[in-house]
Amino acid sequence: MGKASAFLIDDLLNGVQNGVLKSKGCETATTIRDRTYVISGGDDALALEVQIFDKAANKRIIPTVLGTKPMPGKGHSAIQLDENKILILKKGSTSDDCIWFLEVDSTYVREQKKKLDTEVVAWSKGMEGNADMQIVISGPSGVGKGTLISMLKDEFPSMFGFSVSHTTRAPRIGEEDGVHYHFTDKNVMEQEIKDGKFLEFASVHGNLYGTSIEAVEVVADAGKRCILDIDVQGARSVRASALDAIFIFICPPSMEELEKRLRARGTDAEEQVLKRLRNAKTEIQQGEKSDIFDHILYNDKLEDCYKKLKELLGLKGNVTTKQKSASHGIDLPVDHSVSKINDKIVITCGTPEHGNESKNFRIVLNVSALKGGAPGRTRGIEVYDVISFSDGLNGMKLPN
Ligand SMILES: Nc1ncnc2c1ncn2[C@@H]1O[C@H](COP(=O)(O)OP(=O)(O)OP(=O)(O)O)[C@@H](O)[C@H]1O
Ligand SMILES: Nc1nc2c(ncn2[C@@H]2O[C@H](COP(=O)(O)O)[C@@H](O)[C@H]2O)c(=O)[nH]1
Repeated sequence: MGKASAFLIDDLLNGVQNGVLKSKGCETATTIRDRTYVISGGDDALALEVQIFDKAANKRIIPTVLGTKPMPGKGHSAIQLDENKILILKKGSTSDDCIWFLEVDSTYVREQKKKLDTEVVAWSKGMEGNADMQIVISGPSGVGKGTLISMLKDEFPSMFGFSVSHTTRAPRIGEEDGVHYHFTDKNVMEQEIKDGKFLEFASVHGNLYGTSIEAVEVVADAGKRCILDIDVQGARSVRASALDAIFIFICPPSMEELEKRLRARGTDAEEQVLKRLRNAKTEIQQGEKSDIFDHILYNDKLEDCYKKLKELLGLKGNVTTKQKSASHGIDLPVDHSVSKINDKIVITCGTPEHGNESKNFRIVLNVSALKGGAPGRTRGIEVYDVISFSDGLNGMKLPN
């Protein structure tokens, strides 16, 4: 809930720089510098489409659209947030699917333009609040990463979630699609990698493995810290990405013990066991020497290693699960207009002149501390409770 304010909404409305942009049917046009971004569709079954009109070049451009597109709703409103992105508010959508960003010139978009040698825009879903630091756990096959992660999830079910990776390897007995992995074909996964859906990917022990951006985001959306169980190559890629994470490498007490564990697990054919043991030597060298990892843990006695892992994650002693502040969400009516006032977005709902007063209210979004962005979520939005103006506009205050 936003606190009472230091300034008046009417003073601010008089000074709006970007103007109020009302949605026109199911099409909006937002001009940033020489370019007008026309976003259309979003009603019935149509996904939102983007076209660019470049005034300087006098041409229409159909860009490559990256990121997950918003699902159809009942239309949308759009307003320029800054030089790099447009804020989209979906009408008649669920409260957790209402705020979206179209990045038109962010760092990610510029990188992708260079890489793909084409015009690019990228969608990112807006989320209230921030995500906690994620956890990357790496180490050779059979060292006990999965065992340690299961222990954490069992002891702290509301605190930790697991990123479900994609892999081209065949499922083992007892492994479920969508639970242990998303089992997929090589050509499908390669196309999804090209489409920018993966945070990282690597060829590991002869198969393709990868963490999709969505796999991490769904865990963060649920208010949990996401644990990624990935190999050293993947950890290196995540280190170079924007994901805020703690990196932990798990080492076996000896190669003999590692071999014993791999064989005792009984999940891999002899050829795979030998391949995993060969790869383990390089992985351990890289893990111990590289600057990827913040911590190295030796998994000799399982209980000792688990205790140390908990200490690293700040779970020593009595842990009280952090109570997440309740998310307000927005239930946006079809009839609304949007204004930007400094770093606040004011959504005016209803028709104050003619309408039923009880329907008239404003929702305020604070967008001063946005984090993340395409190809993942844009977090850090604060939604202030509905401000009713049935008693007149004068004196209405915006939250600080
Ligand atoms: N400290 C330990 N002492 C003895 N056995 C262990 C220990 N930690 C794990 N194990 C056993 O070793 C085997 C391999 O563990 P686990 O499957 O967790 O490894 P992993 O690192 O996740 O492997 P992969 O990378 O192939 O998924 C399992 O049978 C597990 O029960
Ligand atoms: N780079 C990535 N590595 C991954 C991912 N998911 C799992 N892994 C690593 O692969 C090996 C083998 O796993 P297994 O299930 O076949 O035994 C293991 O060491 C994992 O850490 C991923 O998404 N990216």
